[in-house]
Amino acid sequence: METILDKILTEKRKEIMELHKGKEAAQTLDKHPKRSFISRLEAGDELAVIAEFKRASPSKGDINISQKPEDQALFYKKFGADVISVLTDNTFFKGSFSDLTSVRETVDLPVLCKDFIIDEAQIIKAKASGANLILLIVAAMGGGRLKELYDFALEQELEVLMEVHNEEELETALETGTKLIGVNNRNLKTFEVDLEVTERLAPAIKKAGRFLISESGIKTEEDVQRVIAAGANGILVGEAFMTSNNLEGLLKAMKLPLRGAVKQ
Ligand SMILES: O=C(O)c1ccccc1NCC(=O)[C@H](O)[C@H](O)COP(=O)(O)O
Repeated sequence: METILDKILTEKRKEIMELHKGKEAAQTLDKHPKRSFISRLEAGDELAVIAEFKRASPSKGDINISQKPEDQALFYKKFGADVISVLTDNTFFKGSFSDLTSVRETVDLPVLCKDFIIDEAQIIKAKASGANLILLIVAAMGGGRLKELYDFALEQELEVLMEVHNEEELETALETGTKLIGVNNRNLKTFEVDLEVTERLAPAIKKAGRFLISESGIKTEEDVQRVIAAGANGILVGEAFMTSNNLEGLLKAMKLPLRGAVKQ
């Protein structure tokens, strides 16, 4: 049966054909200076928070359709976020690359391009739009291609958050040498969310000396305590921040010290 990830990737292949026709992205490659998330993680004794601008999603439909990216970015910066993630996919998430550029031009935090990247042209587009980091999803491609795109991103001076959901994907991710592993608690095939995925994969990530970002389904301070106890260095939160009527209270409550947790 065709999964949502299959459907998204089919759409991405069409977008990539269009990107290959354009030249605009490549010309602006060097426009943006580097903002490093990895340096923040290396220095930090506090959990790093990646706050996501997420209008809609396949699992939830519309989440917060009226919010402007620049307003949300200012709130995220003011309330202590370390990175802002922007969903740039339009078909399934109602996002855009201009959302990413707006965020990049509004605040001085590193910006993550959250998309379904399977081609160099998308990486060039992300960089040209102002991204400092990109997401690479292991489930979206084979190991060889993943390594090619990882190396290409580093050549463009982009940092890479490599996303996994199970042990096999984690093994593939570790082989690329990536410093940042995102454990997605959401199964992209069934939409089931379970923080136990972070707990299960954390020991191997810590043993390999990589930074662990727990992604998806994190809504409360208790959820954050749970992933810190597992060894997370950071969290990625979308829906809970986009729908909160007390964003300041929620984000600040999630900025917990790493305490006894092993940092790396
Ligand atoms: O969110 C979805 O429904 C989704 C479906 C299919 C592929 C990816 C999807 N989400 C992307 C993400 O990884 C999340 O936006 C991100 O981790 C934040 O999750 P949450 O805090 O649960 O909004």
